Amino acid sequence: MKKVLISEKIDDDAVQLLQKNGFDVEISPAVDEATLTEHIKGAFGLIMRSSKLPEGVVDSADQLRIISRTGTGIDNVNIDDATKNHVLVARVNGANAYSVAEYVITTMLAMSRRIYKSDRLFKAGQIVSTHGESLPGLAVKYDLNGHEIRGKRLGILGLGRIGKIIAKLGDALGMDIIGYDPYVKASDVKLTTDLNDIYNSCDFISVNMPLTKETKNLIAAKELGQMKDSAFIVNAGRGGIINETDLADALNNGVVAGAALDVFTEEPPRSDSPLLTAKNILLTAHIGGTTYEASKAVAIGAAQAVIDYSTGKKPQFTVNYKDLKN
Ligand SMILES: NC(=O)C1=CN([C@@H]2O[C@H](COP(=O)(O)OP(=O)(O)OC[C@H]3O[C@@H](n4cnc5c(N)ncnc54)[C@H](O)[C@@H]3O)[C@@H](O)[C@H]2O)C=CC1
Ligand SMILES: O=C(O)C(=O)COP(=O)(O)O
Repeated sequence: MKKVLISEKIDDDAVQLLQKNGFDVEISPAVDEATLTEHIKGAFGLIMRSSKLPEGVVDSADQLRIISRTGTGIDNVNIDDATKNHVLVARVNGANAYSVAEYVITTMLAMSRRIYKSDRLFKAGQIVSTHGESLPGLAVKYDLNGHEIRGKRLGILGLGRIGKIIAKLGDALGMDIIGYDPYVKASDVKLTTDLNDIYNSCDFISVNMPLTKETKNLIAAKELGQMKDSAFIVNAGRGGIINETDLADALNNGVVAGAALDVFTEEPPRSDSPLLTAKNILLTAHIGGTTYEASKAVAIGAAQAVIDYSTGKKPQFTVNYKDLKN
């Protein structure tokens, strides 16, 4: 019986699918190196979410043939290391794209309408004055004035599966959409090849590209300084694309109006991260793709990749298939 190690909780239907196909499924009690190194022994497949795969786990695996990622981003896996060890890396593209796109639209609206500020004031007992007069201890409703997103310009960095859905939803809400993606040559979405166009002119900027050598630290103090002081940024792509210290400074100094972050260089961020205390910031715990619909679809996709590979079939979405020398 082939063993599959699952390193983080995934949908039960995927576990059952593996069992029905004759796999012995083991759930790792933790994702640290010592635990994974111990439990990876004898495993044909490793199914994982977005936690970083510690260096050394693949080297210590004795039977491993496939790492199957329940999602899109594979920056948490050392692909060269996997390839060197003849381990296929598979992923599941697109199955969580709608969920992430809905997340981006949700946070744009929440920031623009000051939903979180209103919520915090209410819960802090600073009930908003409805009459507009300044009363001690009370926030004035006028200060919670927001903006409609209709008619505003949305720049999407990365026009892949998620970016395209954001463009469609943004368009339906009456936004003016512009995309930047050097690897997309033609699109229904208006494209620019110059990032400055996005930084200088957009009211909302959504980061939806992968973390690569090219995108790491792409948005730092200089780029933030080019943006409108009324601009809102959403990063549901990957931590590290936006420089976190520079972003916190920009928010605290009113260089940009707000940011929503779902992803961080370190997850969860350390307790001394400047992001935790920055002004006008909305933080979520890498939940862009965490809906019941997407969680089930990505887990089943990842399980199916393991089943396919075990029967000699090429899984639907692979990363290093052609580089493997069997
Ligand atoms: N917050 C969350 O829970 C989730 C986050 N993600 C992140 O979103 C990213 C995108 O996901 P999908 O759209 O499904 O992937 P995708 O592979 O369909 O699209 C990625 C797009 O980024 C573009 N791209 C690559 N390098 C670029 C660059 N230097 N500048 C601009 N564009 C560039 C590619 O050409 C491609 O069109 C993933 O790589 C992952 O990091 C994905 C799913 C869930
Ligand atoms: O699909 C992706 O790239 C994601 O970021 C989803 O991450 P998760 O598997 O939900 O931890």
